[in-house]
Amino acid sequence: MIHKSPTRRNMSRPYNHPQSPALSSGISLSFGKRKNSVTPLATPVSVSSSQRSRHSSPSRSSAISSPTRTSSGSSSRGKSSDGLVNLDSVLQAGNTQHYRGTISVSIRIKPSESNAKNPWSIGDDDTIAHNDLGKFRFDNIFHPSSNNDQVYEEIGKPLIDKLFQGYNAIVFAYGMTGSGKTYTMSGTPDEAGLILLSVEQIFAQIIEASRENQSFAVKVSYLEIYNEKIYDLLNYQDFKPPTSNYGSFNSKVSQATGAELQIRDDSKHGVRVVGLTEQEANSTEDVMKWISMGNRNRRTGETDYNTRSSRSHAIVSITLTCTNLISGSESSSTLSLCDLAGSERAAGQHERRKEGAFINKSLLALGTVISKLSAGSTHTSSNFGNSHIPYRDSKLTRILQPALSGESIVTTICTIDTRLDAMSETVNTIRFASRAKNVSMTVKRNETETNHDREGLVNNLKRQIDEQQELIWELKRSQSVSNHESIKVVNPTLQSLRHENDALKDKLQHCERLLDKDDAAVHDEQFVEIVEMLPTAIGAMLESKIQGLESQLREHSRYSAQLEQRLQLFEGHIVPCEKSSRDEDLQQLLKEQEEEIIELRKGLTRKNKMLDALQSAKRLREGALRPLNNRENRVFEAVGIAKTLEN
Ligand SMILES: Nc1ncnc2c1ncn2[C@@H]1O[C@H](COP(=O)(O)OP(=O)(O)OP(=O)(O)O)[C@@H](O)[C@H]1O
Repeated sequence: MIHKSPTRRNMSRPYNHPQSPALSSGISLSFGKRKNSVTPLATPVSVSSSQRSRHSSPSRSSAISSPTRTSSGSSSRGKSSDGLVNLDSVLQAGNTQHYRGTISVSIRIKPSESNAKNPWSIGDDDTIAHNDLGKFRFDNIFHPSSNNDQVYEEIGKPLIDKLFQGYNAIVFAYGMTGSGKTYTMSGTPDEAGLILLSVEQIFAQIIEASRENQSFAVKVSYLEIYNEKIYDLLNYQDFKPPTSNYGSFNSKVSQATGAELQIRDDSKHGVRVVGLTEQEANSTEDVMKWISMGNRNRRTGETDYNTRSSRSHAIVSITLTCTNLISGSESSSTLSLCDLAGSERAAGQHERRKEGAFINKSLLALGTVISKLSAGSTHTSSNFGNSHIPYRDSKLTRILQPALSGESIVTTICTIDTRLDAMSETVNTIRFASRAKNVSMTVKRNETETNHDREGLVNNLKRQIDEQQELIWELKRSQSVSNHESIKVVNPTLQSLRHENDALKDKLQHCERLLDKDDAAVHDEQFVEIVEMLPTAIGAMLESKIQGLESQLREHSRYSAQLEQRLQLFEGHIVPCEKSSRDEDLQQLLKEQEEEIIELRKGLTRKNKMLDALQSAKRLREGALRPLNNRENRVFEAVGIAKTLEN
């Protein structure tokens, strides 16, 4: 959010260029835009009082939306019989969400020391005429003595108003090398340019609007197109934050490499440069520090016409986001300020020649796009509007595509140098300007995002999160099931080991139970009878033995039943891929079962022996009914039998 800070209007000091006192532009007519009285010219022509007063007032508001301007100049717009190229400069901004009009085009003439007569003349009504080419009318013609403040008042300030209404706006400076584009956009240490004046105005209006329950955020980005590559001027590897204030205008040629950026075109966001750094700024000073840093990274070099020529197209973008503190609604709009590289004839130096080729190619592409748009705007045939606009021919036209397609209010300032040796370039610039003036546009205001929209958005996002969580849960579940399945199917060894382990556990329990004393009562009646007849110690011993044997028998049969049951289960559930390992398991189980059966058989044999012994004991009982000494002998016999059994 913005801190309210005082603006720096005092930065825009009047610039006293060396030519001013005895200015001689070589242009042979009156000047439409001037701050002071008319400068004597080679062929002086008087300036109408209305013209003079209009242009001498720096506080005059927007020429674009002013109704007085509409009435003063728009009634006869159209191609006139006197050969005047008729350019409709009236942009209608009603209460609707659309802004309709043509590209706003201004011409700025660079001061010249030359006294040589040239074919250009400036007339009333914002016209410039050429001896052979005729007259051209634009939105503004800035006299060589005009300063940046005047240029800003005419073309910059109205755009700031539109920016605050939610419209995007773009200003680009176009013209041959050395004609004054950077001078106009960036100014000099002594005279603020359009960029600084616009930023100051933005922060001044923020302070005004902040009293109306609105809060603002400002972000700045800065890119250059050099040799058909896009670089982020605020993201350089040898990044050094600027130390001085605004003054570091093109202070040195940077050798560093900035982050190269790409253009993307998608249905949601349209054409945009991806990955461009956006820096937050809370004051004019903040913005200008970032721009100053970008300027240090921007590529400059010497050309025949300019000792410090910009070798790249540079675009500063200032994005303003306004939040209504009561309704919570939010809207964003962007002001882009472009200083294009200058067109030029072939330079001597190889590097300059190469850069010049790229610059000229991209400017040619821009000219073609403007020409096609202009033809599309003036042509009556409805099919013409569908003609192909070659935005893809250069990075510059690609970047300007959204603006030229109706996303921004477009303003261009074409700088010209009326020197005779710059004649062909100046003619080209005027041609470009007059085509641009023909391009009509319908610009849509950026939509405000309301609280209602935001609530809807939040709800939507919540719903999406819920759905995604559900999906994650489902995926986790199916993953765990498939893991389980894969363990079962893919790893039969593990499965068979588990079964083996279970079997061993059972076996262990079985052995433990066998070790435990089984107190179950003996139910064999004969045996009970015998035991009752025997002396207590011998009877108890025999009884215990029999109990042990019976318990063993029960355990064995239970175990064998368990094994049989498991065998049946295995047979029912074995999957083909497990079969081989199961076979091994079964073999093992069968082996164990056989061993158990052998053990059981042994137990049975022992039981039979026991029964035999008991039979003998029965016989002893009968003997016991005989005389005592015989009876004692029989008891000893029975003890002997029991001992045998025990062994
Ligand atoms: N309106 C003007 N008043 C005074 N001096 C000017 C004006 N326009 C340009 N100049 C001077 O002319 C020289 C070249 O201007 P500038 O660098 O702005 O040209 P340019 O169009 O940006 O050139 P390039 O395309 O090569 O970068 C500078 O020294 C600048 O101060």
